[in-house]
Amino acid sequence: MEAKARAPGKIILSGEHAVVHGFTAVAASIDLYTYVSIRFPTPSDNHDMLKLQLKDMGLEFSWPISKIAEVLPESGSQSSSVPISCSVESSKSIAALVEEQNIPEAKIGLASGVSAFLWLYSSIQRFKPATVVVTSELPLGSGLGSSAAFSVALAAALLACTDLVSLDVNDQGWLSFGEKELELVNKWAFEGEKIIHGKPSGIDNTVSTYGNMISFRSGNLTHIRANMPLKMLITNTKVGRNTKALVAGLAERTLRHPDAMSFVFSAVDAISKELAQIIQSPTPDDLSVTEKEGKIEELMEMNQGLLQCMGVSHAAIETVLRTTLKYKLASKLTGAGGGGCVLTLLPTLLSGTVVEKVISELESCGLQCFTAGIGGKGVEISFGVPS
Ligand SMILES: Nc1ncnc2c1ncn2[C@@H]1O[C@H](COP(=O)(O)OP(=O)(O)O)[C@@H](O)[C@H]1O
Ligand SMILES: C[C@@](O)(CCOP(=O)(O)O)CC(=O)O
Ligand SMILES: [Mg+2]
Repeated sequence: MEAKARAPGKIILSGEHAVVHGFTAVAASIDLYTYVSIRFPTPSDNHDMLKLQLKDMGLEFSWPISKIAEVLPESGSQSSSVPISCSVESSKSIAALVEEQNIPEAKIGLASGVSAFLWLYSSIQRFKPATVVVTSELPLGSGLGSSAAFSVALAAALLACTDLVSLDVNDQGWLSFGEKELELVNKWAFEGEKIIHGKPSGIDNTVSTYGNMISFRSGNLTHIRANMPLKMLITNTKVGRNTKALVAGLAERTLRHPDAMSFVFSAVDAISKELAQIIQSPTPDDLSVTEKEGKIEELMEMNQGLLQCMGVSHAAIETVLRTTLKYKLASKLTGAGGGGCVLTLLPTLLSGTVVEKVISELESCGLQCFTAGIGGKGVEISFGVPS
């Protein structure tokens, strides 16, 4: 038997970074997924290892399970129904387990993902040999929440193999978790995000777990029911960056200028609340879709200006903003910034020819454009026979 989970990436429509400081943000899932499958060896497989295959990267890591039990004794003594944070002691042991795998220098960013894997695996499945395979449709480190999708899919697949989750293993296709189970997946995924992000707000793992569109503030989510179509062009600047470093840099800026930054964050909070209200308000009784789109564009531009104040924009992001503005289209960075992806609203009445022109101009600058379905389902699980 094999358990396979898939968890979606996300876009942040407004409020990234401010959400880390306790202000409102609005996010939606996208239909690009990270998949995690788990298979426990049969007696004939005859292995006592924990193996992690990162298929897209062509990397495989493995540890004797006895070694994990020896250096992470804490994991064996806790209950998988109560998510706990990785202690300083355990994070040192995990760092040593990761270091001995000699991750190639060019892919060293994966070390935090592998660390999150070791913590979640040993805490939930303890010291059982297994092979875990990961694949992803999301670009890593680009603002589309690959770290959260990884943590959510991992937590879901691991929990699906415990008696804490009661799904019918004979059911075919993708299955949804119950409310209590989703809550547990989300809490464990948050522990994974903490290892990758340092100080996450929790918005990314929450939207990846629950899907759809949410407004999020101080750990609390409110579901948003969109009353209008929303189409975004996503442009990947392909400039690499790391969320943990960007969040830490902004925390320092906030310490240097607490009063100024609190106004910036409050302004973002107001933008997110207005955005949520526009998206949910009835159409056409209230405003026409075109009027709503005009307001959303203005809010996106304002949010982008405030992200510039936070110091998380980048020359490549500015190139996208300038290019799309030539076609009277509004854009903002999404996720941590510093490179990564930019969102451009594609209004419903925009002609296909203009979309083609803007994409071709962006791509001629070496950027990569795509669209994705917004607001689909959150994490799901399937059971099957391994191929
Ligand atoms: N499929 C994956 N396999 C292993 N690690 C992953 C995977 N997806 C994400 N990660 C981890 O998350 C990191 C990227 O997270 P982050 O900097 O938050 O960017 P984002 O979440 O926007 O993609 C990667 O460097 C890696 O450590
Ligand atoms: C910057 C932040 O608001 C979003 C980060 O998203 P991503 O990792 O860049 O996909 C951080 C967070 O909310 O934890
Ligand atoms: Mg992330």
